[in-house]
Amino acid sequence: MSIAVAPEVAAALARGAAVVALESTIISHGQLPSTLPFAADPLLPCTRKINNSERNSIRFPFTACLPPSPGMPYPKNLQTAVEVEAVVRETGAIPATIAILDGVPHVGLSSEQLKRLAISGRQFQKTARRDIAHVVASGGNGATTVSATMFFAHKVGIPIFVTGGIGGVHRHGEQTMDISSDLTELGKTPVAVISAGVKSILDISRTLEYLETQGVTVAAYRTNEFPAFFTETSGCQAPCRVDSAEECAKIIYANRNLHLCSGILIAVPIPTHHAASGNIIESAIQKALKEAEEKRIIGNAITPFMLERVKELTGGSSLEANIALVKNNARLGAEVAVALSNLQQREAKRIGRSAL
Ligand SMILES: O=c1[nH]cc([C@@H]2O[C@H](COP(=O)(O)O)[C@@H](O)[C@H]2O)c(=O)[nH]1
Repeated sequence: MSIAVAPEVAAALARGAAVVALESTIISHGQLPSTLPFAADPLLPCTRKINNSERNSIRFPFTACLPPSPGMPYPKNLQTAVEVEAVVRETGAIPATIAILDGVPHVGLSSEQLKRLAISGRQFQKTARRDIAHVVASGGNGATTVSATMFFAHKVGIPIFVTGGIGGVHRHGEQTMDISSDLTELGKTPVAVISAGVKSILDISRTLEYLETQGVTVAAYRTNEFPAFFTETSGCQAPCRVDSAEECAKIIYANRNLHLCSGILIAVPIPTHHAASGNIIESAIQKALKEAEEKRIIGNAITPFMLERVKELTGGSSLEANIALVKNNARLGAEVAVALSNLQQREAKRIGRSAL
């Protein structure tokens, strides 16, 4: 498969410099999980009717239908993407946003390409690993999720990838089998993903169990608890803790040296000064969950209900907290990439010396 790697990214990789991969789904599809099997299948319980334009946009399989959440609107999404790339650069690494353009996977986008992605929004197909072959074969445009971004990052040799939140095991996932392919990708692709954890709209403890089954190293940054995206706490202990970028780099280095071939998840709590608004959003999530329970909304109907209700309850105030935590992750991701590049160079020198 041919992958277009931006010259700046290719040059950095060739000299062993720090590079950070970034996903495109958060630019074009917003930040809320969008696996919404509602209404496309008349047998599924549904909380609202869909209109014709949504119906036309539904492609096989039904989980690819458009979610009702507004996502990050243009031009805010472009501004955020540009600012996140700038944070990576300021910290000493090269950003490589990944997307599929006209059937060609791109690693590192020009400013025109980034703008096209941001303006097109949901016209770019949300592309997880399972969608890659189809999007490429049909010459389509794809916004890559965590699983697809990890796949391409690894293909070109980028070991670190920054995002906001990853997908996980959905509530009632034990019945619906609705488990994000991000988790299986983490099990088989040696890329370190820096994220703010998993939203409490998902089943966090089962997500951690699933990651354990997949053999994924999960570390929380400067905390013992696994963060829940909008809040620093989730009630779940993290399997291990890291306190510096250098420590993260050592784990990535060990993972690679031992050929473990599995991924690493580094979970970073939302910055403290944004935790207050995060708490408001979290309360809305908890309220909506309680309402869902009272109304006996279960299974596949729960996610669309939650998205609608949280949006109503918070008036869309999640956006700023969201942007802040992605930038915070980008800073740490770039620090880790720089630390890893330094560590590799030191080790290469040491091995070279001892071979003399
Ligand atoms: O808190 C979030 N979780 C997940 C996503 C996006 O959704 C994808 C997971 O989707 P699914 O649950 O359909 O696997 C992730 O890889 C990411 O691109 C996101 O933007 N924000």
